[in-house]
Amino acid sequence: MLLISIEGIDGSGKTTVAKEIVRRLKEKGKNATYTKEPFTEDITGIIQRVGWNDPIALTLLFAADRRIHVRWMEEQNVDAIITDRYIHSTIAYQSVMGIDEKWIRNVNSKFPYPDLVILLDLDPTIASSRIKKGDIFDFPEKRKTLEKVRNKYLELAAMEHFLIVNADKPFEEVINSIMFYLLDQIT
Ligand SMILES: Nc1ncnc2c1ncn2[C@@H]1O[C@H](COP(=O)(O)OP(=O)(O)OP(=O)(O)O)[C@@H](O)[C@H]1O
Ligand SMILES: Cc1cn([C@H]2C[C@H](O)[C@@H](COP(=O)(O)O)O2)c(=O)[nH]c1=O
Repeated sequence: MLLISIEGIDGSGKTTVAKEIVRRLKEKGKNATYTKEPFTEDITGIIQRVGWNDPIALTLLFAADRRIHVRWMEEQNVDAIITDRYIHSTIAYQSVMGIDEKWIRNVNSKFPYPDLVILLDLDPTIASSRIKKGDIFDFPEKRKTLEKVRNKYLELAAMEHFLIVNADKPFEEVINSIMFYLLDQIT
């Protein structure tokens, strides 16, 4: 089973892209499933109540949520799991909040590393204009950090060989470039 994570700042198009990848893989006869983080309703509710000012609590809450998510993923009998956010979301967002990257990696060290990370790279001003109204995680203090989060993602992408996709392109172009790469890897 392939574990593919879709990463990027808020509003970069992850959910739309992840769901379309699943649809196109299924069209090609592959058994694929969409999932997302945060995964559990309970921990999502706690994160909402904690807010965006306690990065230690956020790191641990996202990791607890991930443990439950990983157990669920291990039960899936599919060719590919496409997850809308995973470990690199914690590394990017919580390190920018001041948490030591080594500690974040330690806390997440028991979780499987993704086979492929796709980074949807987008300017935060454009991304912010795409964020849906009523997004439960749309904390103003987080919006201010998105430029730094983007740069952290780009740093990780260079170090860990992510597939970087320019998310400013029309959607068809974005998805076609991903599928071109993916189908070559999967078949
Ligand atoms: N390449 C694109 N060009 C223009 N609009 C796009 C593109 N990709 C996605 N969108 C639109 O941008 C909006 C945000 O997309 P989406 O919800 O998939 O982003 P996201 O990264 O999952 O956001 P969040 O992190 O806030 O959950 C949606 O209305 C979607 O249709
Ligand atoms: C998994 C994870 C998420 N976050 C942040 C990133 C986003 O701002 C929200 C999730 O909302 P979305 O609509 O799914 O984009 O939470 C984070 O800071 N750390 C994480 O590990």
